[in-house]
Amino acid sequence: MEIAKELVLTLKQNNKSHVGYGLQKECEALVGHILQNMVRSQMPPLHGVTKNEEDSVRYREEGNQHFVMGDDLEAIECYTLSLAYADSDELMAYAHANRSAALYRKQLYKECLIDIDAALSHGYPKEKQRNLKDRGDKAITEIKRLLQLEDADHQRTTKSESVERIGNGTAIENDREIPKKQGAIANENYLHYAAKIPPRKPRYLQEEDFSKLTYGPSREAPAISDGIAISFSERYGRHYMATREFKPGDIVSIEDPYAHVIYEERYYTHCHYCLSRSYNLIPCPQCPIAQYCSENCRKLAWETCHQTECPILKLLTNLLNVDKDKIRMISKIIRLLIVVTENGTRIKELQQDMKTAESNSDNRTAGFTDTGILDSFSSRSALSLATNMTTRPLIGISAFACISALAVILLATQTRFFPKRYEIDDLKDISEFSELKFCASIMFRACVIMSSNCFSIQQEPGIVSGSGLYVTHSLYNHSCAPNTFRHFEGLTMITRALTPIRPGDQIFTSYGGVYAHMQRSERKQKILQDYFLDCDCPACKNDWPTYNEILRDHIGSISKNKQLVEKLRPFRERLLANMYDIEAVKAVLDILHREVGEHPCEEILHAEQYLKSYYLDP
Ligand SMILES: C[S@@+](CC[C@H](N)C(=O)[O-])C[C@H]1O[C@@H](n2cnc3c(N)ncnc32)[C@H](O)[C@@H]1O
Repeated sequence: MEIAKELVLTLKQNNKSHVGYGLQKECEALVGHILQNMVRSQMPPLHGVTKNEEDSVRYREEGNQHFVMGDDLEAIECYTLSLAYADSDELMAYAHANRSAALYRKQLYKECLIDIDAALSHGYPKEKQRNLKDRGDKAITEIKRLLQLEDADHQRTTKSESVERIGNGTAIENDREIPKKQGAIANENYLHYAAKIPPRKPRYLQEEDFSKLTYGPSREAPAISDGIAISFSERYGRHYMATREFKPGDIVSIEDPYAHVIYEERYYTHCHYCLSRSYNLIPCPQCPIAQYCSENCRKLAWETCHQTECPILKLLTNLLNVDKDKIRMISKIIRLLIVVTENGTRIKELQQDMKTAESNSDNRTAGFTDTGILDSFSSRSALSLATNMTTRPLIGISAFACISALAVILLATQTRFFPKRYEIDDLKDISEFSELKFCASIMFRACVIMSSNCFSIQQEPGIVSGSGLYVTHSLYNHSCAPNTFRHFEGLTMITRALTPIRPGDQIFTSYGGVYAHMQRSERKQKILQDYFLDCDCPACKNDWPTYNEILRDHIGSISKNKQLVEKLRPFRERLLANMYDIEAVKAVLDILHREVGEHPCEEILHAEQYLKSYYLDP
């Protein structure tokens, strides 16, 4: 233990750079030492969870109880679990059939039809099919009724078209049947009717090109606007400065995750690949853990990551003496390792690239590619993010080193990630396995990077479904009174100006403690604990009141400022005529900020809330 402590201290002392690069040798020494101790000690027995009849039946019965009580959502989740654990066609057919009943009652007719089709495809017993088909007929009737209602609405405004569009813009002609699935029963073309219900589209997507960066993409970092520059200072580290003006609502950055994972509490409600809410989840054929919203997501997940993760996820669920946070971290770092090494196929190239990256001592451009870009999808850029190595407590660093050593042992002994699948006894002298040591050090770096940089992914209001590493977004610094806010379109994170931003302003996001919703002491403690940052934003320095206090005492209210009220009147009238006139809200915010300045203000808070909820709760 003393040696490990010394290695951690050396790591911290040698850390001259603000970012991760420059410490590869020290990281490998620390993780190599822990790895060596781990492989020589007695590893706990590993028992993976597997599909089995007993659990599948138990979850189905639990689902039935919820169904009887009228708890449809709980029933749907239990039937999804029953399907996940099912180890035969028969059990799968039952799980799909029962889920279709809860879906029907929840008025999710499209999902109901998909499940009926799946139950039949899995050979749902002939003698029980009558009920299922009756339900299918009723769901089709409901869909037809809904489509007629929509059609009537549509005809009122436009002449009806012969082609209808579904979610992603693909068109199906009204009278042409979708080719029948093999084995489906004649006349019950359930999938045809299911496809007629288009996915719900957020309001803002119907009105604007949501993917347009204001001023177009920056040359140095294509995911941010050209009105922003990357800066570096001792006080702020890397951060973003505005070089041009932004108005409230303008898009300042837009990016897909470099790597992302689902949270365990969403395993049976959300797709493990795209993280969207789904009532029709289908399981990985190998494990009871991973569920997908479609065949496409299941296939992509398998090809990109799940074939490696599958045996490990089975074990993690049963790992004794390892708490939930650590298990979550293990799944995150394994995912990052899979992405940076392209599933183990680029380990040598990555080793070489790390050497090139380490030779750049400039903090501002650390992690830039050879073409001079901070790239959302480059391993070099991803591994350059802030580590907070000097400010982290020793115990946290040691814990991360242990997690990384354990993760690499699991990869080496349970998967085909490395060219050879090892027995633990093969690894007794770890110095012979430089690839393992290197991968463990990358996962150690992933721990420190991910704990300081990951964003929660929230596709629906109030529901966090997973966590993602967004390389370019990771350069935003924190403020409890940020001048931007973010929302998600699928996995894509979009950051917009919340206030007017002027050239020379630093652009901030909130890491989770916004002044209006959390008392100063509480949020300061949270930000210090998670990000080693003693926040000194205006809201912290001046102890701004919270939302409730501002509303109760009308703090900063402009209601007595007759001139300003008069100036805002036309926008008020526009909003009374159309509550979704978001351009009016943006104009109000712009005017209020310019007139009121940097103070808490009741009307600003209202307008900001309005703007955010337009995008967050579409
Ligand atoms: C997601 S990174 C932000 C980018 C970071 N500044 C960099 O150099 O890469 C988070 C870390 O940045 C630093 N940071 C964030 N907000 C800050 C602020 N307002 N002032 C100073 N440092 C800040 C803290 O070390 C925090 O843990």
